[in-house]
Amino acid sequence: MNLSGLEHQLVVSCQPVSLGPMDHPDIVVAMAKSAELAGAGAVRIEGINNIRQVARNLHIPIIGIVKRDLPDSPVRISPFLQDITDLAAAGASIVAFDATHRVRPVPVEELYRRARALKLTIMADCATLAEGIAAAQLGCDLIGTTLSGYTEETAGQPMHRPDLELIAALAARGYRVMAEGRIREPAQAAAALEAGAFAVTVGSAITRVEHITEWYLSALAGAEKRSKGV
Ligand SMILES: CC(=O)N[C@H](C=O)[C@@H](O)[C@H](O)[C@H](O)COP(=O)(O)O
Repeated sequence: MNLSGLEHQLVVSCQPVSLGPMDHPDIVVAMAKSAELAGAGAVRIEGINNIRQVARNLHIPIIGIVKRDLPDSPVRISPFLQDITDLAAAGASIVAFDATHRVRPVPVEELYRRARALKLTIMADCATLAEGIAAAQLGCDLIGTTLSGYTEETAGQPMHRPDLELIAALAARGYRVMAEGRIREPAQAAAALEAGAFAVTVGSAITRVEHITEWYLSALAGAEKRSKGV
């Protein structure tokens, strides 16, 4: 896939809260279609059936992932070779997989080879600079900051703003960086581009009603506490 069309674009991740009231393919398609009509350059979709339905209804590229909860590894995003094959068959032109240096069922190199064999564009979901460098050296097309803040090594960071330092450090090496994760406001998406990101992915702040509602509730609770002087 020619990635030039994705440069400086907004990617909307349409992943409802798992098992929540919006976790239904029709709703994922509606969210994705709305994002497309509003000007998104691509969508990020989880789950084979969701991807199949979205591919039937949209014209923009799909970044496909499968999420799994494994008993013996913290890796969740597209951990198996079969996931890569299934994502391609379902209609994803870009596949993303966890490229962190954690215990995993299948080495990153093997996932990469499978995706290459299937002529997919490859996005590596990383948490650190070292992981991003390794993924870029392997040949991954897009280096995502997706997992910064979500691994043991990167835990404890503020979760309401993106890891601009990581974005800038990866971009400075000349990689195509997908700024993803913890972007809560339009100004933060703009700051990610200014830090050198190739494109920006936003999920929760656009498509997870539960999370957005919680953010507002906690802001209101904070205001109430302050007004009572506690
Ligand atoms: C850590 C992890 O599993 N991230 C997932 C990856 O697909 C999604 O749950 C996120 O919503 C996505 O990365 C977008 O990030 P944010 O929702 O912060 O805009």
